[in-house]
Amino acid sequence: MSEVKKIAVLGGDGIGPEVVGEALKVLKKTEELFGYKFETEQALFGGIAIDEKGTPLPQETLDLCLASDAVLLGAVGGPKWDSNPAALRPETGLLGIRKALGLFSNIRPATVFDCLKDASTLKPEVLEGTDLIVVRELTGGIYFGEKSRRDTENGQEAIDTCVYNEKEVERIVRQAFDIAMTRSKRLASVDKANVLETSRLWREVVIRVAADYPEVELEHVLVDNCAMQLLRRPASFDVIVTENMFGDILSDEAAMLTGSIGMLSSASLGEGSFGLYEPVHGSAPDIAGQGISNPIATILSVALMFRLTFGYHDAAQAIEDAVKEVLDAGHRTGDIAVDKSKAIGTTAMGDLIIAAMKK
Ligand SMILES: NC(=O)c1ccc[n+]([C@@H]2O[C@H](COP(=O)([O-])OP(=O)(O)OC[C@H]3O[C@@H](n4cnc5c(N)ncnc54)[C@H](O)[C@@H]3O)[C@@H](O)[C@H]2O)c1
Ligand SMILES: CC(C)[C@H](C(=O)O)[C@@H](O)C(=O)O
Ligand SMILES: [Mg+2]
Repeated sequence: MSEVKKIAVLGGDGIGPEVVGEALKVLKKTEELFGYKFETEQALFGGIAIDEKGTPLPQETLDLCLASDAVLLGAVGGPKWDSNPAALRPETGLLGIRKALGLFSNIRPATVFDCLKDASTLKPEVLEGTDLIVVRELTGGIYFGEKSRRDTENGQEAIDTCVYNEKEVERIVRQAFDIAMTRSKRLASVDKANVLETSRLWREVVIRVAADYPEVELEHVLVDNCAMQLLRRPASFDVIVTENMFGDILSDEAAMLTGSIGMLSSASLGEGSFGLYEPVHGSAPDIAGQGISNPIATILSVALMFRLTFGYHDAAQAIEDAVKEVLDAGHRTGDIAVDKSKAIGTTAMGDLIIAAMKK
């Protein structure tokens, strides 16, 4: 009998609960096929928690996460709450949960499925062989620096501060080098060292840490150039490590190499095996409630949870193979369908994937 793994489930807002619902079916199917045991418990987070508890991250939600082995998150936010500054302040909401759980490392793989090349705006020959991971620093930088407003003769002035210390840079950079060692030993460190002091420090730390990884081929890429090179030579990247805001932007760009933001999974990790797993996309208010969202990003996030937190590589492989099988068979949600008239819905895609899962 395998030990029971406790998973905190935070559906959140918009399409969050829909895509998480499909991921829960995958957990159940994994129990049936592999005998692993999961205890899931749902809690309020995001806009729905503001509505019901007056805060996006109620203490009981945080306590549940802290008492769990992993967290499965859908997405949060939407027009109803985006005007409420408490929703996205570092000390609350999404940034608050990342900080409170010490999740400084955000791993966002962008794997191009061969059969989805037609869904990408890039030419198939440019995409050939693209399989990269963005390693994004998640609890520092401009997201968490001091913010303020003041009155000036030119009206209100707003200030965001970008701060990084060597420890914060070194721990994420080491993780990225470690990941590069398990893959093709190529690392691109992305910064804006021609302008930003935080980026100059970042680059110094990367160069220092690189001495411990002589086998890794390292390139430093300025973020604006990286945004362009991702479209010009995506296959030349393997692991990309970068600071919080650059990682946010570059990972959404990388999503389009795969065909859709609905394909991109993510793991947020700290020092131990505990992790929070969520799709890279948001709550997609424009399609919420229609049953047409793509659940694959969330389902692949469960596979990441199995690999990185539980070490259930067999079950992770079963999920990844099932997703590939279903896509190879031509099934598509609207975001990845070339012929939109043949698109299937969220539940149908989830059902096909669990039906394709095998031991
Ligand atoms: N981790 C998170 O919870 C998270 C991440 C990003 C944005 N957000 C929040 O989500 C809200 C909406 O943000 P946005 O519109 O900028 O980004 P978004 O990712 O929610 O949506 C961007 C576009 O991608 C589409 N899309 C996203 N996920 C999809 C899926 N699974 N299947 C099919 N199409 C999908 C949407 O329909 C939309 O057209 C905002 O409140 C934002 O702050 C939350
Ligand atoms: C919603 C927002 C705060 C969040 C971020 O910028 O980290 C999102 O875009 C993400 O990528 O998870
Ligand atoms: Mg983002």
